[in-house]
Amino acid sequence: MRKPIIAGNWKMNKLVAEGARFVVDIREKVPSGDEVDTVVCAPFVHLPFLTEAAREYHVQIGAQNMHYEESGAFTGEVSPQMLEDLLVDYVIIGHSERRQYYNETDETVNKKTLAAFENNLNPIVCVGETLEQRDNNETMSFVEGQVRQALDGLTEEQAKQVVIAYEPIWAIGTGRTATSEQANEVCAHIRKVVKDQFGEDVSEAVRIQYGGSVKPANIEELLGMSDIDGALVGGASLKEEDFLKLVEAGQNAR
Ligand SMILES: O=C(CO)COP(=O)(O)O
Repeated sequence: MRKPIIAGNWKMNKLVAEGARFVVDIREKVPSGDEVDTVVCAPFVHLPFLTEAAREYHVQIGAQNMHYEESGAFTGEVSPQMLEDLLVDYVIIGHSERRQYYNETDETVNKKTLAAFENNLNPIVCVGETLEQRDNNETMSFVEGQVRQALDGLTEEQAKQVVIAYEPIWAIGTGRTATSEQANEVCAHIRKVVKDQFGEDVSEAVRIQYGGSVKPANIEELLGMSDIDGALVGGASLKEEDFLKLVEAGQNAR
């Protein structure tokens, strides 16, 4: 049985004091990590305090991006080693906003995914199609290509541990959620791609999240689907009350 994973992606929101208050307020209310993985992915400047505040609690802390090199002349970048040094648990890789605005490619996504494992970070690898691709019936082939390239070169153990987030771009921040059937159909296809690439053991273990306008009102139905193991949540992860409801839905999902 795959453990549900609920991850908030704050994107470029919250000042440090606001982020700190959020985690301090929720940390005692978050259920045991045996039942559900609860992750807060915050901007870099929050990470030193948040990893400290979350220690001894069941909140895990994630970054939203990183470079794939360990160090060097890359002005403005943050390395996997730096995240590991802060005891960060997760890192989002290849979010569609980074692919769209910051030249993230399937190649850099692959390098970052490999680098995450070299530095004891759990990657959350994002994939998903545009509305145009969906309308042209290219969703399955496009997402398949993204998954294959992202996971290329991983060992079976690493592939089991990776989290894949299926986030259709047209459903992000638009209030327009994919129906649970639409979301599940693509998540099931992703699992099949992973099976072709790594075998059934891996595909049955790998966790696949849905992301795109997830909120307390729709999460239960999404988590009830056969191939959706969690959610990557933007807007609704910014409010403590809503985020805790999402985590509770995760706790009750299996
Ligand atoms: O991009 C997302 C999470 O990474 C989804 O954002 P929203 O939940 O705001 O649609």
